[in-house]
Amino acid sequence: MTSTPDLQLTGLALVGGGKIGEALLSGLTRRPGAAAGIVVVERSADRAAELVGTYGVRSLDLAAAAAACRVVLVAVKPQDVDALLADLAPHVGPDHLVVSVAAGVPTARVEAALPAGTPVVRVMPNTPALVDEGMSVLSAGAHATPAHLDEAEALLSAVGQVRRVPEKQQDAVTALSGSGPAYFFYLVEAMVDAGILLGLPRALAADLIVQTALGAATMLRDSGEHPVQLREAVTSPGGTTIAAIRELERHGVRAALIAAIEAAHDRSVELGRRTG
Ligand SMILES: NC(=O)C1=CN([C@@H]2O[C@H](COP(=O)(O)OP(=O)(O)OC[C@H]3O[C@@H](n4cnc5c(N)ncnc54)[C@H](OP(=O)(O)O)[C@@H]3O)[C@@H](O)[C@H]2O)C=CC1
Ligand SMILES: O=C(O)[C@@H]1CCC=N1
Repeated sequence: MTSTPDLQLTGLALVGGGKIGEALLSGLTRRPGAAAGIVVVERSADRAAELVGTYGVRSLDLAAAAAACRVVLVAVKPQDVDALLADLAPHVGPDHLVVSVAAGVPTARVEAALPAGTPVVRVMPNTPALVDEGMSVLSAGAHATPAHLDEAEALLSAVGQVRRVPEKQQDAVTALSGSGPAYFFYLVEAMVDAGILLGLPRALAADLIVQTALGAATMLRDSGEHPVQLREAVTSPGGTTIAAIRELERHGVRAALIAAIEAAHDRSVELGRRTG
């Protein structure tokens, strides 16, 4: 029987310490002793200093980080990926593992920019990694073995749930769980606004909606019931909820959500095309 290898804590280079980079860093450094094995590479010296100060990691330049670390996690914007890979290529090879979280960017594009045989794993994480409730979805590139996938899974499972999919599903995954937290935050904003319209203090409206979101998410996860059953249990005959549902249907909210997620998918595909 094979066991999932634990992350080699002496060797993770995070390239790009922005929003998702920090979410991952924050989760990973909660493991006792982990920070000592993590290096950040950031374009901005001020940002690097901030991450070093907050998380106790080290900051190095790209060449030194790739020399010190076997796993290189690329977390720069898709528009910056080609330039970054060109800089990274002289410093990595088949003994490294390159993990890319860049939306839309296929593993084939990453592999083509790196020395032949360099293992690449594509990952779509999300920002709830900040609170260890992330959803990360992995796909192997052409040179990534099951052991490389296990290694990437061990890394990401420190910050939440992990699933594996064929790479052709990654643009849809990006539209659902990668961008997904933003849709929920947007709904919460709108629902709090409704509370304000109805005369509630903002802080009270926010408390009511956040707890309601948490309760609903917990029921979705733990009850084993379909969302339709859960919604029907709230919808009393002749009551308040059905009055609201009728307005959601009248305004095409279901169709708007489907169209929004389809647009996110299409943008992921577009970002995946070579820009340079
Ligand atoms: N935000 C999210 O929820 C998620 C994002 N992603 C993916 O993660 C990647 C990063 O997204 P996000 O964190 O939102 O973006 P950010 O712009 O917040 O972070 C990217 C960081 O990388 C830095 N950077 C750019 N080029 C280099 C370089 N050559 N060397 C070192 N650092 C560099 C940027 O610096 P500067 O600011 O100077 O440009 C910035 O600090 C994207 O590819 C995105 O598709 C995936 C899942 C979820
Ligand atoms: O908005 C974006 O492009 C990134 C990818 C998924 C979430 N944020």
